[in-house]
Parts: sequence; structure tokens; C-alpha cells
Amino acid sequence: MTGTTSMPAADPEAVRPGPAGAPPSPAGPSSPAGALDARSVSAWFGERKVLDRVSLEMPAGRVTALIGPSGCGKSTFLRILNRMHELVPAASLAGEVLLDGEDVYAPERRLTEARRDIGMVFQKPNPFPAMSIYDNVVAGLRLTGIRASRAEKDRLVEECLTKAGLWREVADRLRQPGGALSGGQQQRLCIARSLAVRPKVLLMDEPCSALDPTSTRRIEQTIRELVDEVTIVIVTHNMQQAQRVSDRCAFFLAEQGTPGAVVEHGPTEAMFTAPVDQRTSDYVNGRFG
Ligand SMILES: Nc1ncnc2c1ncn2[C@@H]1O[C@H](COP(=O)(O)OP(=O)(O)OP(=O)(O)O)[C@@H](O)[C@H]1O
Repeated sequence: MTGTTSMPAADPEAVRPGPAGAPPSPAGPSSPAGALDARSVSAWFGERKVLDRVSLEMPAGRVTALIGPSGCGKSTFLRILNRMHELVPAASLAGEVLLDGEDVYAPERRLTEARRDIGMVFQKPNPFPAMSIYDNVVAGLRLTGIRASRAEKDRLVEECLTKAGLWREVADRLRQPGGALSGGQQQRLCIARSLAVRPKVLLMDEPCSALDPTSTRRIEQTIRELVDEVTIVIVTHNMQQAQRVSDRCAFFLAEQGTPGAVVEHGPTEAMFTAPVDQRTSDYVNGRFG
């Protein structure tokens, strides 16, 4: 059982407060991709329940796409996975999130550790605009308390920019500001920044919605290249994108004012070609949403 800030007293699902932030541990070697397992996760904003008992396994080394109409709780679910939901005043939750079998919300687990293991890339690219490309990539090290020599940082910057598919475009201008890059390049810079702390999981909340089609395809290619070493969970409204990048899909729906719930989940191909639930079929075929 996990929990965050406050909780409607009348609700039977109990929560407990999360641990306070604590100094991070030093960087280890690159970890194998992590398996995420959400068990009966519910979420509230104040008294309003927005997610109802969502259980979903997100296997290691796979891309899981969260799909569904606007407002059904996809982003809230994503933010619960790396403990960002608890930053919202009056937000609360119940259920469990396990990373490789360990409770992400365990009292002894440091908040910074959870955020380092489970990184996040947002809808709008958010590099530090005045900071150099190089410093953007290594920014996460300082924030998570990881010490690295100059030579280690140099290697890390090249490695992460290469993995994010940006190295060749910026290798000769690492000291230029991150804000001077195009939108698609900025998003790949943010991916490189996330990779620098060696996460086991990368959460992506509509990472291409602010990008043109060419940049979108480049990010999709990057996602497929990364999945060998990091588990990816992506929220997308784009059904073609879900089919192109994901191995598995989960269809979220909030019907008639009820909290969001998962209607169906499974291998992406099956979800699109032979969905079990009529509502999934209607959604993936564009009949609503
Ligand atoms: N900070 C917040 N405070 C109060 N309610 C919120 C907050 N964030 C989200 N909600 C509500 O929670 C519900 C789920 O929102 P969420 O953003 O998770 O849905 P979503 O499926 O990701 O939507 P979209 O596809 O439009 O991004 C919505 O009804 C939304 O209004």
C-alpha cells in the first residue's frame, strides 16, 4: 500500500505518507532495464477520484503505450510511477508501484532514488535554455548528488547524446546554449539529460506533441533504439505512434464522470487488430476520443 499527501477520510483505501527527500546515493554502473508493476493504483485530487484501481505490468526492455481520451488519467498514472503525483497539493493515491519487485513508495526508499531510477521526459522540451548543451546533459548528476570527474563527464555527454541521437548534430557546439537548438533537438537533449543518471525506466508524456513530423519520427527512432537498455512508458494520443513505437498498450477510459480505469491492455498488435472490448475497438479505430 502506498500513499502521498492527503486522502478523503471516507475512502476505504488507506494511504501512508511518503518519505521525505534524502540525499541520493552515488552513481552505479548502467543498470539492466527495470520492470514496473502497478498494482491497484487509485488517485485523487482532493475529494475527486480520477483513477480507479489500475493494475498494469510494464515489462523490462519494452515500450508500453498508455492510450485513451483526454482526461482519463494517463498523465496522472504516469506521474504516480515516479512519485511526481505527490508534488501536487491535495493529491493522494492508493495502491502499489513496484520497480523490479521493490516498492517505489517504501519509506526507506529515497525520493531522489525513485526519480533517478525512473526518469521523465515531458510534453514540451524543457532544457535549461541558457545552460550549454554539455551542462544540460550533466545537470542531473548534480541534482542527484552524483560526483564525476571532467573526463567521466566528457564520456557521459558523448554517450548520452549518442544514445539520444543528437551527438553528430551538436558535437562541435557543446558550449552553445541548449535553448538555441530546434524543438526536436531540445527534446532529444532532454532525453540525453534523463539518460545521464542511468535510469532503469524512462516515462514520456506525449514527447512529440510539440514537434513537427520529421522530429517526431526521429524521437520515435530514438525510443526504439533506447529500449534495449531502458524500459519506456509513453503517453500518446497518436494511434499511429502507439503502433510504431510500442510493444504493449493499455487503454484508459473515464466513462460518464467515473474515475479513469484500464479497459484493456496487451500486445500492441492485438490491441489494434483484435481488441477484446468494443470500447477499445471504437477508440483505436477513431470512432471517439
Ligand atoms: N493538478 C490537478 N488538480 C486537479 N485535478 C487534476 C490535476 N491534474 C489533473 N487533474 C484531473 O485529473 C483527471 C485526469 O487528468 P490527466 O491529466 O491525468 O488525464 P490525461 O488522460 O492525461 O489527459 P490528457 O490526455 O488530456 O493529457 C482530469 O479530470 C483532470 O482534470
